[in-house]
Amino acid sequence: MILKVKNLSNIGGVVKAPPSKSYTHRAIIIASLADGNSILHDPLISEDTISSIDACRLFGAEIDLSSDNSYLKIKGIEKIENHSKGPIDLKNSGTTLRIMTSVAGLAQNETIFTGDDSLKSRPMQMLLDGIKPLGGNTISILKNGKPPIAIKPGFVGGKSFINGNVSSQFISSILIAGAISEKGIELEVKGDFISKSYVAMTLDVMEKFGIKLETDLFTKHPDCDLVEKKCSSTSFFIKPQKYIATDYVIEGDYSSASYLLGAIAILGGEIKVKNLFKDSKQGDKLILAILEDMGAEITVTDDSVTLKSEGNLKGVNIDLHNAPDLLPTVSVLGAMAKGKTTITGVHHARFKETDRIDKCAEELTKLKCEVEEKEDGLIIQGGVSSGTVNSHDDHRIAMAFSLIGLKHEIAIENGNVFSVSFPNFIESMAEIGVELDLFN
Ligand SMILES: O=C(O)C1=C[C@@H](OP(=O)(O)O)[C@@H](O)[C@H](O)C1
Ligand SMILES: C=C(OP(=O)(O)O)C(=O)O
Repeated sequence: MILKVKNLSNIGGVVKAPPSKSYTHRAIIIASLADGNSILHDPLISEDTISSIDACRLFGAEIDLSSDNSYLKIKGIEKIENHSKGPIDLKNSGTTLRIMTSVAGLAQNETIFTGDDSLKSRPMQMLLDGIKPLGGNTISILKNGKPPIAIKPGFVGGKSFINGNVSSQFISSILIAGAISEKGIELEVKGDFISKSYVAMTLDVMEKFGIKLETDLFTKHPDCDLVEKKCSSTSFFIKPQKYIATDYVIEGDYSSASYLLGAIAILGGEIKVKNLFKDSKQGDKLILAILEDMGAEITVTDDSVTLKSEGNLKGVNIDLHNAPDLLPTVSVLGAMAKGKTTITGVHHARFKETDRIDKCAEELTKLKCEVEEKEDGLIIQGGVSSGTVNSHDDHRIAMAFSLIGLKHEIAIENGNVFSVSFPNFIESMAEIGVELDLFN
C-alpha cells in the first residue's frame, strides 16, 4: 500500500505518545515468568508486542487483554513448557526473538523460533554462543547464525560473556532468563556496549518485578550517564530468584514520539506530547536534544514534552550508538534541514528490520538528496525533492519518510507497516493536523 500526506490543517496541539514498545515487551515476558497475577496498564498492542503475547501464551501464560486495550491481565507460568505444535512464528519482532530464546532454554521441551523474511535475516549467533556456557543448547537450523533457531532445554545459568557491539537484546535476554535460572547469572559484556539504555530498561522492569540486582551497571556508577558510553563496568551478577507479579504502568515511547515531534519541528508550530517522562531510561529521549540542536525550542515537565519550532531546521552532528531507532527520523530531519547532518556510531542499525543505514541512503538518494553512506552512519546535505520511495517493509522507514511529505509530494510504497510499533500512527498524526492517506 502507498502512504502519502493528504492534507494539513490546524497544525500542532496536544497528543499522547503511544506506550513504549520496549517496556511492553519486557513487562509481558517478565509478568509471564512471575509467580501470580500481574496487571499491565496502558500496554502497546502492536504487531510486535502481539508476537510476545502469543509466544508467552504458548509457554503457558494466561494473558487477557481488556476490551479497550487499556490493560493486560497476566497469570504467570507455573511450569515453563512449549505447548506449540510446531515452529513458533514471531513475525517481525527481533525483541521477542532475542529475549524468548533464553527463556525457551528454561522450558522442559524443545522450541523452534522462526519469523518473516526480515526476522530470518537478524543475527543470533552471538547469543547462541553466549548461552552455551549457561547450558543453552541451541542451533541455527540453516547454520547461518540466523532464525529459524532450535532451542533445547538446559539453560541453568552460570558464567558467560558476550560482545556488546551487535545487539543489546542478547544481553537483555540472558539477564531476564538468567535471574530465574538454577544458578543465576554472571555475565560480562566485552568491547563496545551499544544500545545500553535498553539494558537499563530491562533491569528497570526486572527490579519492578522483584529482582534484587547485586551489581547494577548504572546505579553503582553514579558518574555513568546512560546517554554516553562512559561507564566502564560491564559485568552483571544476579543470584537465582523469582519474579513477583505486580501492577505495572507502561510509559510513553520516545521513538514513536520522534515522528510527532519531528512533524511539527519541520512544519513550524507548537506541539505538546503527553506521556513522555523526564526521568525515562529510554535512550531515544535523545530526540529532544537533537531537535533542540536543530533549532526547535523544547520544554519538558515530569510527564510531557512541548516543542516550538519556526520550521527552519539546521543540520546536526549526532552519535546514535545509544539510540539506533532514531536513525530513520534523524536522517529525514537532516534531509529537510539546512546544511550538513552527520550521524555516527550506529553500525548496529544495519542489523535491524532492514540495513537502515543503507536503506535510508538509498531512499533519500531517490529524492535527489546528497547522502554519503559510512560504515557507522550517514552524512546528509539538506535538500530533497518530490518522488516515490519504498519502506522495504520497515516500519520506522515508513513513518520517518512520511515526514518528507509535509513539504514535498512523496509517495511511500509498502507504507502500511507502521502497525509493527505504532498502530495508531495515522490517528495520532491526524490529531496534530497531518492527514495521511493509505491506498492501493
Ligand atoms: O531491547 C529492545 O527493546 C530494543 C533494543 C534495540 O536493539 P539493539 O540492542 O539490537 O540495538 C532497539 O533497536 C530495538 O528496537 C528494541
Ligand atoms: C529494531 C526494532 O525492533 P526489533 O529489534 O524488536 O525488531 C525497531 O523497533 O526499530
